[in-house]
Amino acid sequence: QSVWGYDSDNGPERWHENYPLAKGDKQSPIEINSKDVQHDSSLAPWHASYDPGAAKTILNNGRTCRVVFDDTFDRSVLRGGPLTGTYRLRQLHLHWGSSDDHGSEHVIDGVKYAAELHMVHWNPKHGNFAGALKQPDGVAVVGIFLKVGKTPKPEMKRILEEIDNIKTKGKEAPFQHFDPSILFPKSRDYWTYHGSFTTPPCEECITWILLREPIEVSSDQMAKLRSLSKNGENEPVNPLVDNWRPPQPVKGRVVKASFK
Ligand SMILES: CCN[C@H]1CN(CCOCC)S(=O)(=O)c2sc(S(N)(=O)=O)cc21
Ligand SMILES: [Zn+2]
Repeated sequence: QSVWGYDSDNGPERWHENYPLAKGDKQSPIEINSKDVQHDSSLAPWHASYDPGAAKTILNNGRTCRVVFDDTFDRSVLRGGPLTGTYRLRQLHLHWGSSDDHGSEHVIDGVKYAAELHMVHWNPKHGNFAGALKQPDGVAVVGIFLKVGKTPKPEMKRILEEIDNIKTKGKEAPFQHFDPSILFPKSRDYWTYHGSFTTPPCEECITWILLREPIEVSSDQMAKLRSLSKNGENEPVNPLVDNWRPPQPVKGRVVKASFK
């Protein structure tokens, strides 16, 4: 049993016992209510320029399915939007539910999506990733909502095809020649606010950029994601589902929108 997780004995309500930052004033995720959002006409568009050759491996770490990228130089970068400078893509991963009616971490006007995909970037002006975690402008995460629908996005197939090779915790497989920007929806509209990792250690170092337009996946694709296991090989099967943290107190923070 790992120190923290999503079960009753090690889940989000108890993370603060080992990770005090979990009770901070700028925690993520949050519930976004359109009536409280402030349109900010000064917000610039964001730009991702990713090198497909930077993709390295896909792994099951018992908590999520993660694709890791080469971030040893400015190879795959995010800039613009609310960001100052260039942020390097380090990894992407997902959070999902045990059924299609929930699973996302951020909740939009009461709507929970089936899953939420996070693309994690860090600011190299802070030397290395560990240094960036300690800075309020150290990390930028682009969040994309996954909605179950009739016209699933074919680009998700590449990730889901690999699931069979990483069924259990600790399994890793090569994952190359992949440009994650194919996952972006058509619209570039986004919300942005300052928050934290949605898992321990819960550092408050993240500029969140949440895309308004969800991408569609099929119910079968969601079932594929839910076929991942938390357990290692030859251990009792423990399905990897409901790896999401519930919304945290907004505590006076203002969510800005790039759109009206
Ligand atoms: C399971 C641990 N998840 C963490 C691990 N990392 C952070 C710190 O690591 C220190 C060794 S991370 O940058 O990979 C990252 S991003 C997110 S999220 N859901 O907020 O996008 C959580 C996490
Ligand atoms: Zn995440």
